[in-house]
Amino acid sequence: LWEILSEYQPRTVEAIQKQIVTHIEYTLARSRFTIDHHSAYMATAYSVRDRLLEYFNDTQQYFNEVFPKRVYYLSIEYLLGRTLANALTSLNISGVYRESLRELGFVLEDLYNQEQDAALGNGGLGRLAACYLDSAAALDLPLWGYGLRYNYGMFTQSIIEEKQSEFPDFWLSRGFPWEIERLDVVYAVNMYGFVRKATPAELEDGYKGKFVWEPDMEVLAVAYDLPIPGYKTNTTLNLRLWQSKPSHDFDLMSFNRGNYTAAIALRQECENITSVLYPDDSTPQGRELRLKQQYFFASASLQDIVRRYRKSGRSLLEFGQYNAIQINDTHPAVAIPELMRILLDEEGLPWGEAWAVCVQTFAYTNHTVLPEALETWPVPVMEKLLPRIMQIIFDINCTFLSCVRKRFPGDESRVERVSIIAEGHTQLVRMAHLGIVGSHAVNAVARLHGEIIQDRLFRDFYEMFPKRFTYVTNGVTPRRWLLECNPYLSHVITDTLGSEDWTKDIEQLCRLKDHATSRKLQQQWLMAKRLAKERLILFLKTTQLKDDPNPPTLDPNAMFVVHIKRIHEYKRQLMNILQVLLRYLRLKDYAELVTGTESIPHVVPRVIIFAGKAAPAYTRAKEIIQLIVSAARLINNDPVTRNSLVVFFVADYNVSKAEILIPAADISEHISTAGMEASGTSNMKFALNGANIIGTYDGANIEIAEEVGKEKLFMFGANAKEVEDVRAAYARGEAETIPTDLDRVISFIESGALLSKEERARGITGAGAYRAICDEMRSGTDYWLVAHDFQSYIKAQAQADRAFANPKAWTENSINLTGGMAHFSSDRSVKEYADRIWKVKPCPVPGQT
Ligand SMILES: CCc1ccc([C@H](C)CC(=O)N[C@@H]2O[C@H](CO)[C@@H](O)[C@H](O)[C@H]2O)cc1
Repeated sequence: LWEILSEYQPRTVEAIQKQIVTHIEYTLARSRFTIDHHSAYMATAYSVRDRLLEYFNDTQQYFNEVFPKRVYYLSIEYLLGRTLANALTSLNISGVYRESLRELGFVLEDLYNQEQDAALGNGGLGRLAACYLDSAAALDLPLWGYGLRYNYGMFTQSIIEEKQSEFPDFWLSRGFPWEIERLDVVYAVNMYGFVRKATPAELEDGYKGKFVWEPDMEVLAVAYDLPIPGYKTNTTLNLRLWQSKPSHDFDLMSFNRGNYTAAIALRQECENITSVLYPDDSTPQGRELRLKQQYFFASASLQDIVRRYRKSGRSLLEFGQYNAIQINDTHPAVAIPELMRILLDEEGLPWGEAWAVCVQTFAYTNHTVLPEALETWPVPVMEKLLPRIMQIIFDINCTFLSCVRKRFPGDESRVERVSIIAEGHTQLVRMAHLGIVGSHAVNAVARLHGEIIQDRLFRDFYEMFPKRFTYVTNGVTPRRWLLECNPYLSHVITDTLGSEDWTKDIEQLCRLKDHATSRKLQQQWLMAKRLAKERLILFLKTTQLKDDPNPPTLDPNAMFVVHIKRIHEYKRQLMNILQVLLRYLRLKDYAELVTGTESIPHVVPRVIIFAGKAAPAYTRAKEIIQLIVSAARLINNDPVTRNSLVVFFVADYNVSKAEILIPAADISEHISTAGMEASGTSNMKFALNGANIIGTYDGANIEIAEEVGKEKLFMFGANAKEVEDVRAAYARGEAETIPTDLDRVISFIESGALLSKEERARGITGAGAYRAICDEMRSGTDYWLVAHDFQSYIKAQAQADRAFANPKAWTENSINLTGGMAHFSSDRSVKEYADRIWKVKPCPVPGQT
């Protein structure tokens, strides 16, 4: 078998050029003489895909032969970004492709920019899933991802009249060359209808279950496969995304009944299921379509997994020994009753055995402690859409509660607290409780998060199943988030460490610390940071500033301070922009003292960059964006301060923009109210690129501080325990007087200083759109503790200023930061999942690399 491997495509310039031109002519059907950048990108992508497919087919072939225990990662989001650069790096053929294209008259980097981001996710959760696929492949783990092929990904954000506007993300409009449409991999998914007992006749002719679900609607799930290349290994894994299609025979019937509109409507309803990604990353909209999406991909994925397993001829009672299924937050939790349905109704397993298989198979990761983000579904909604599933959930809950009552006799309030069904006017299904009860492992994504889950959020469950609870601290892939996005720094690291081994064995990075005081390395390091800053400046000039008649000066010597993540009150972008306004007011004060000077002496010039999307229905988050944009407009146009302070809100933040912003940062902001950010992952990406952190004792910031030494970072603010105490005091009505600095800034906003010409023309005065924000700040009991942490935050910012004024010490610190980040590689995280939760071993595919 392996002999055939030899016919892998040669990696020569000629072979590659031939391939590209072949795809131009035969795949894109364009003449080789009119190649524009986009078709050059498409042809190059197809030629790279061909090479991925060689490894892809051999990997799947090998897994079928060896039949190792497999892992299936179920996530409703994958924030993949662009693929070309990553694929070339993983196959280790960027160089020969760059050469091949140069001779054809193209610059590889220009083709990178032709690719649309695959933005099939909102933020942290979706990007983590993408990093974990990359690491699983690099570690040769037999893992597949399952998700949804949305027609429209994360909305495109534009700032119009200083406000966020959302536009559909037509990411497939110019084709997506990386996917393989699998018209031969199709499953029917039931919806609506009713459940009845199986008739003796049905049992006669072999129906195995007691119950039969008569659905009203049958949706087809069609598979689209995305090869996931492993870095410098033969393993190429698969991300299988499902697209919904109407099933033909259904329409025919209603067509034949002459009820065309109904038939069309039904078709539409089917296609709609995978049309768009829900853009919320905290508050679920509770839409039925969202539940349809969750059940649709859970059912298609489980049918596919069970079919593959059954082909091995092994007993279903051993299913959990050969399959580990990770549920990425509660969104795929309906997979638990769905596997029960398949095992009970289609395979005829007794309840007890079926349930044992489920618990052995499933593991659930929680990503947030925000109460509003914990999904619940009204029982009537679940009952109408998924009658058989709702039945099974009731049965699961019944069995579970009888265990609870046995264990804690008479403790009915505990029973009420842990029940999967929340009683009340409308009964609700608590998806997190279902996830915990149906899994053998429940993990948090950072240590503090783990403590909060055990002590507070799921305390009752922890007392029942202590062994199930654990944490696996998040990680990020060093391929995309250092090697690919920061070639400048990567060269310096490789040069200093003497080889590229660090890209595969990240522990090597810590050897950088031995060189942190070397002048040579410090100069190279500074130069690399400068190149990344100039790349960002060029990007801003050619996008954000291109039509600005009088753009602010972007000085690469300034401190680049970056705050990029979803806009949310707990992430406290508000506290940052209020601090920026204070900095502005102080600069104005100072300027008055030293009039007549070009730039204000002894002030560390800052370029402050914000970016992030707000969920469309999240009004306060949108107000915060408007506040940032209006403050930037005022500050950037003030001749007195514009050389010392420049503020940007970079629109339409996504993975590709992060790849430009992160390498250019000198310092990054991770200032969430302690106890609110489960982990954070951009904090890891910044520190990996030598950017410092101003942060609170929250999420993974705490573990980063332990790894690199907290004195190297700028930590401030109340810790999680103190936050609880302060909130308790607020609840007792003990408001605090807000710091004078904050009062000054709020007064400044209330003076109408930020109002735009248009707002003034519309007769808006005073705080205008920021009235509510100002009132909340003045309350002295703001829930996110902006007023409480403001002083220590300002102090930390001042410390950063002082530190930055000493480039030698700052650069040494930066080198030690990168050198201390090995632990936060997603390779380490995924290895922990494999060893402690999935219990799977690497299954490297033999043959040539
Ligand atoms: C139902 C609406 C919804 C959608 C997404 C989510 C996600 C869980 C939100 C999310 O992305 N959480 C982030 O997950 C990251 C990866 O673990 C963490 O690093 C972040 O701290 C966490 O906010 C919650 C609720």
